[in-house]
Amino acid sequence: MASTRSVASFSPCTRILKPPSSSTPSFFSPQFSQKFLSRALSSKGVSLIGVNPKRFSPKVKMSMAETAKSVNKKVEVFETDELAVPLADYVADLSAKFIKERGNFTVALSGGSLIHHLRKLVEPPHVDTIEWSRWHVLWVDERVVPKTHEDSNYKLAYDGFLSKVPIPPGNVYAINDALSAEGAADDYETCVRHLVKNNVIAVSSASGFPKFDLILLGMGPDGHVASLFPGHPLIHERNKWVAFIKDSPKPPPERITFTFPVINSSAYTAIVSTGAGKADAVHSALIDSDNPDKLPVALVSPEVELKWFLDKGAASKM
Ligand SMILES: O=C(O)[C@H](O)[C@@H](O)[C@H](O)[C@H](O)COP(=O)(O)O
Repeated sequence: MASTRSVASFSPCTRILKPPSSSTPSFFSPQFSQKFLSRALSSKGVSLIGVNPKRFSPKVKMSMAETAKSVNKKVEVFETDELAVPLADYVADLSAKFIKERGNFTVALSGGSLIHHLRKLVEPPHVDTIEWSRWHVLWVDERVVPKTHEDSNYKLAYDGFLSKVPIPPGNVYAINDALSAEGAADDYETCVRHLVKNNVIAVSSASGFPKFDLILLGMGPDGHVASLFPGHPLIHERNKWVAFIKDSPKPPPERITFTFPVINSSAYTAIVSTGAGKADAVHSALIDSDNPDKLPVALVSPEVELKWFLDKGAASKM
């Protein structure tokens, strides 16, 4: 394994702390029908890959072209309990690819159930084979609470993932939880700018915004991603890299979030969503996304590939 790149000298981001342990989310797995998938696929000109429509496989793969931007969009549906394995494989493959190409791997995490779905990364074979020393971890969004608070996305990720893998503490960029929402957003943007300046995070030649190797998103039942909520003016932010919100409809109200220009400059993005409570938003995003203002997830458009990891419940209305 290669030596660790030290960023301690230039990163203004808060150093890693060890919060107490937290609990993990729970899940459910309602019924799913191949019929719905087929209907969705035909209505959007999407084709099933390697699947006999008469014999439904829980691991259905489909892909579709996006018109506005040539993003490779893929959707895979799994049994709820099985999704973590292909997700870990996906992350590990991208880690190897970017470490080979660029020497490091920049990942931005969301909160919520995503961290539970990443659980296979901390088990063999991935825990032993990934070059963790080359990882740089940031947050797509964070709640403005102390890092020891149960609502902290940092704490969630630390307890469930980061404390179990040998990523150098200096490569984990938490928000400064001593600041106000405004201050934390500015501080975090400064952190990202330093990482760009020092070639840790790449820059999109298309947009000029930071280009993460991989952004991992969850999605709310209302179609929000990061802390970008339906109908909120922050959806239209075009200049800031990191913004603050004080009226989040999902508690807690004060958060910071990457803006869409940053989210959409990512090379690869995975949206991980499970449960029937997400089915309407998934249907709208993939089948009927005429009003993306009301459905932020429909605006997600990375530069190389958008991959949806769904369970049968989340895919049940397609
Ligand atoms: O901090 C947050 O609240 C998250 O970043 C948020 O965007 C989350 O990813 C979605 O709400 C999905 O959460 P679930 O997967 O738990 O439904």
